[in-house]
Amino acid sequence: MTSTLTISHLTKAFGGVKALSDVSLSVAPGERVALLGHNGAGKSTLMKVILGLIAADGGEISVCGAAPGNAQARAHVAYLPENAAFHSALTGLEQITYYMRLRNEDISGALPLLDRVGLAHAANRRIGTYSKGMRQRVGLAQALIGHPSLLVLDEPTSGLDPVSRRDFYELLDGLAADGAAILLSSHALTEVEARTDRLLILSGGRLVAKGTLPELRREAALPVSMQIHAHETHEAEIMAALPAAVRMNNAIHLTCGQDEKLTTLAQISALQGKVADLDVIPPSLEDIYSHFSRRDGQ
Ligand SMILES: Nc1ncnc2c1ncn2[C@@H]1O[C@H](COP(=O)(O)OP(=O)(O)OP(=O)(O)O)[C@@H](O)[C@H]1O
Repeated sequence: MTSTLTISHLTKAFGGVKALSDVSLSVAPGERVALLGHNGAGKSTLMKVILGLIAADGGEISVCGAAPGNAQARAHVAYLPENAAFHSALTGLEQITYYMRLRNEDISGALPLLDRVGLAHAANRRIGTYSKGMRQRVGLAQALIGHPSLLVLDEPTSGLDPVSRRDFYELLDGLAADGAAILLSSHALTEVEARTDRLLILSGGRLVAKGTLPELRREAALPVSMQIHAHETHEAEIMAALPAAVRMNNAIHLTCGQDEKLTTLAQISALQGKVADLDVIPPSLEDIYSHFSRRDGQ
């Protein structure tokens, strides 16, 4: 499938600071891709280059088949900044109507658009009275004008409560199902783990990891933790059979490499009857993220 966004060997420096170094990635129609990275990793710079707000120093970039920032690309790309600012004296409906006029869209679509982001009930209230979550929805409604093929969202859920976050991702799921490509930056790892298809990790301007969570998990090859609960009288026997095990918080803990997982499980299975319960705890996205970021010296 032709990608909506294709970036090859992108570089960008500000004076002596290399904000992006040799970054290559693509986002396909219907894909939800999360862009992760520490503060200063280069996420905003990458977004600004995609939007055509700043020019890259080198590399190639295709946005919906066009150069970033040209009329064709702009017609197909939507952007939601982290802190979208609106005129506080306008109502939600007035603000969206105004943006639709600017884009030569039929303004009768303004109310349905606000309805789509769950704001129809507040359409005639001033934005100054909206909560942060409601303002973020106005931002999303603004981004959806003109059925964009690519959505670039800068930390779209920061400051939203858990229910608003869930609603927001449900909306994104619907857009992706309709074929929109979505690139969103976030510091909320658990949330992107559950709600996106692929992860990109930027560190010091370089793309240090890209793939699905299982792919990154395999590549990182981090140790697996196991927690064993012994039947009352058998704890000592289990500890003796598993020399690497330690006792912590009323349970027996064991850590092993990915390649030793099956052997270790076989050892535990051999203790059947003595083991009351077993939990296998894979490395979390936080562990994986730290692994790739640290590997890059961040
Ligand atoms: N206009 C600029 N002039 C000089 N340096 C800049 C400029 N814009 C970004 N930088 C530098 O480029 C690097 C990448 O910054 P960028 O804003 O892209 O990071 P980020 O990943 O978006 O960070 P955050 O999570 O804090 O938003 C940083 O070292 C930053 O200081």
